Amino acid sequence: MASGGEQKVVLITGCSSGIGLRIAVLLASDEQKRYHVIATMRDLRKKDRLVEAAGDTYGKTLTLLSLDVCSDDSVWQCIDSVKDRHIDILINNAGVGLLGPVESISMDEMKRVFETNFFGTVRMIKEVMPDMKKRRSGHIIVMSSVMGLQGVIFNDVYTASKFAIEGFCESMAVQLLKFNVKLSLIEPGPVHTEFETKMMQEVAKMDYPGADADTVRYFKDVYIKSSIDIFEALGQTPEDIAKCTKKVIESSQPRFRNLTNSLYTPIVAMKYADETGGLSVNAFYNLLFNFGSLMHITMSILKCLTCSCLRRRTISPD
Ligand SMILES: NC(=O)C1=CN([C@@H]2O[C@H](COP(=O)(O)OP(=O)(O)OC[C@H]3O[C@@H](n4cnc5c(N)ncnc54)[C@H](OP(=O)(O)O)[C@@H]3O)[C@@H](O)[C@H]2O)C=CC1
Ligand SMILES: CC1=C(/C=C/C(C)=C/C=C/C(C)=C/C=O)C(C)(C)CCC1
Repeated sequence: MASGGEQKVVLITGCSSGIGLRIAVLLASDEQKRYHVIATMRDLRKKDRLVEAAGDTYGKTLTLLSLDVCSDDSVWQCIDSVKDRHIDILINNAGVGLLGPVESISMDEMKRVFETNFFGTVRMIKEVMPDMKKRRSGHIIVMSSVMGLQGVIFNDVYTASKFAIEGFCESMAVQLLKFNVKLSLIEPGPVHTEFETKMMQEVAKMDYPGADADTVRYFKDVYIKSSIDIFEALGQTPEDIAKCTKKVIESSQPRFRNLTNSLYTPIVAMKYADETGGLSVNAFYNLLFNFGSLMHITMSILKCLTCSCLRRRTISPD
């Protein structure tokens, strides 16, 4: 146990893989043992990877519970099984991606994305926040995305779900400040996790019914190609995002917004520099359709432009 202070109870959603798994392991292995991590996942049969990565911490500073963010019963049962329902830090990480031309995506698939990314997070906050408000303490972390700030072609519905949660949190943060409860958004760019693998597998097996040949070509030959380049050039690791998240938790004055990838500082600046939206839409169009074949070089230039000065505006893992 940490000396001089109580261990903080941290509950994390979506710990079967990727960012959630890494945050759980990083916090549970804190040298000063400042955290008791309740790592949750919707299907406990997927626990092996986490248990292995957790090593000695499993059963000590890390425990495992089942939680599906899309189910009222599951969320209620999980939170109710926590001692005194006391959670100091809630990390809303569970999320799903969705990629492709809107014409070929069913309404049910779109709703599943909102059910998980938006309503799932809202359900968690609704269950945990009242106790935090009563105690006048707590920190809610939400794994948003750069796509919560800027739309990206062919990610229309995923982007919308992250915009929705950004709007929700922007509104909540003001009320929560009155109750001394902190709320922070983490906004990663591309991260190498199963999120990327799952989407690429989907792309390989889909033939996109309902979308015309030109759209499918722009999606597969232009967007997917650029996206692979971007992941290669700028992709962060789940460990990077876990370190950024730990920094936010441990900050005495945590920021509300926390971009983890400096490439997005100019992208976000562009959005606010021109309130008509023309600058962003045209820049994205040109990047993709006019300089797409030069994406490798474009990314190198952007990497260079986003060194040092702009990097200070993001949260770095180191
Ligand atoms: N990877 C990236 O490039 C980026 C990811 N993000 C965000 O980071 C978060 C984590 O994603 P990442 O680690 O990359 O992806 P992964 O696919 O590796 O992890 C997603 C996790 O969410 C879980 N999950 C999905 N649906 C539910 C549900 N209904 N209830 C509980 N858990 C659920 C998955 O569980 P299961 O194994 O059961 O499916 C899995 O554990 C997401 O919110 C994502 O939007 C943000 C920016 C970039
Ligand atoms: C195509 C394209 C882009 C693609 C960005 C990608 C592919 C971002 C992926 C982000 C992820 C996976 C977020 C998850 O939440 C840029 C850089 C905006 C520039 C214009 C062209």
